[in-house]
Amino acid sequence: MTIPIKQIKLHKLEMRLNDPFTTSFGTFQDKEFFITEAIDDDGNRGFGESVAFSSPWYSEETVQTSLHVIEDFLIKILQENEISHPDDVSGLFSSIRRNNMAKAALEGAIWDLYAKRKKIPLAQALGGTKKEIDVGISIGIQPTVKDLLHTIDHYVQEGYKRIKIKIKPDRDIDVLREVRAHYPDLPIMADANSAYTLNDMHHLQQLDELDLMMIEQPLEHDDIVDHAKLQAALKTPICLDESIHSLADTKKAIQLGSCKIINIKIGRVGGLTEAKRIHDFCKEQGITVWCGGMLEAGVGRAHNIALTTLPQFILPGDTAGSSRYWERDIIQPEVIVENGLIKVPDRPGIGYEIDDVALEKYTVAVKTFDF
Ligand SMILES: O=C(O)CCC(=O)c1ccccc1C(=O)O
Ligand SMILES: [Mg+2]
Repeated sequence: MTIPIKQIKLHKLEMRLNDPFTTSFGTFQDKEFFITEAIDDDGNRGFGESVAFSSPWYSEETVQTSLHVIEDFLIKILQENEISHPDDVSGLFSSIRRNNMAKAALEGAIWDLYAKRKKIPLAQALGGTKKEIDVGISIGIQPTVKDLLHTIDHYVQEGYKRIKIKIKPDRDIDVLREVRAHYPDLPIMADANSAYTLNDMHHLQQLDELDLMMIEQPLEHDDIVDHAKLQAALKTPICLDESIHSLADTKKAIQLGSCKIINIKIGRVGGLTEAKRIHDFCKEQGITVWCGGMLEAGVGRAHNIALTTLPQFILPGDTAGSSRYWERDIIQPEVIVENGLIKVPDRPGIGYEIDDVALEKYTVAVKTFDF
């Protein structure tokens, strides 16, 4: 049976994070992005979220490029083809190179619509079984170590059981040493967002004394060769984020020994179907995965929760609660973390209602495409 899409809407939103978020490449607080909405003949509404940022610091995609690709290419493909299952979408989109975040934003709305039409939770539609998921929190680079310890303390009090700390050259080993001294047993990991090169190998080997769960994306955003050399010289597992855009990349990285862990982000890999394929392959190979984050609003967060119910998502993800990011999220209820756990919603689709008043409040433009 085909999914009778009647209309697609692109809602452009502007939201402000409660606190600025600093990575090795800069500070960020204002977020512009799209919520995608796919509406069927019966009036069911499926929602997706575009995770591209305003500028191309994390990957080459931006809000503007994803809008261009969605409007001028991807929607046409959906208008011209029948879709009987959301897994069809990535195949149809394969004639367009990369632009994975644009693809994922549309595919996500179709996955939600599909699950709502079937009256099953998105998690179940994906094959997930967990009723609750473990989550951690990603903490940006803080002005001082004192601020960092204070921030960690706050989130440990809130129940988060795994802490990710952003690092960059000159704000790395010493900082992590102090954190480790204060929290001898806390599961801690570090994310460098590509701030190092292989010339830093000896420096990075000092990580091994800190008992970290992993070091995420230490080297270039597009590298898997140098990462293999670094991994051979490190006891600390390397986790790849920026370098992995597909199942094909995953296979190559694992074959080369570039990493021991993969951070799966739905947007970075072009959608839930590809994310699921990467998950399935890693499960076969015994490679641990976890679900990364892109400072999403509620819709993207709900998609991450659904994906994380798959069994190989062994380690806690970066999907923190709504209140960590937003004064008011765009879903009801908001995502709540208790004791480091999120209860997976059991209602159809993403399992959270869109808070239309909040959506309206943050919306700066809407574009509509009829089918
Ligand atoms: O809390 C989140 O959503 C994840 C935060 C995070 O680490 C991150 C946020 C924006 C872009 C890249 C990254 C990353 O994982 O590298
Ligand atoms: Mg990362």
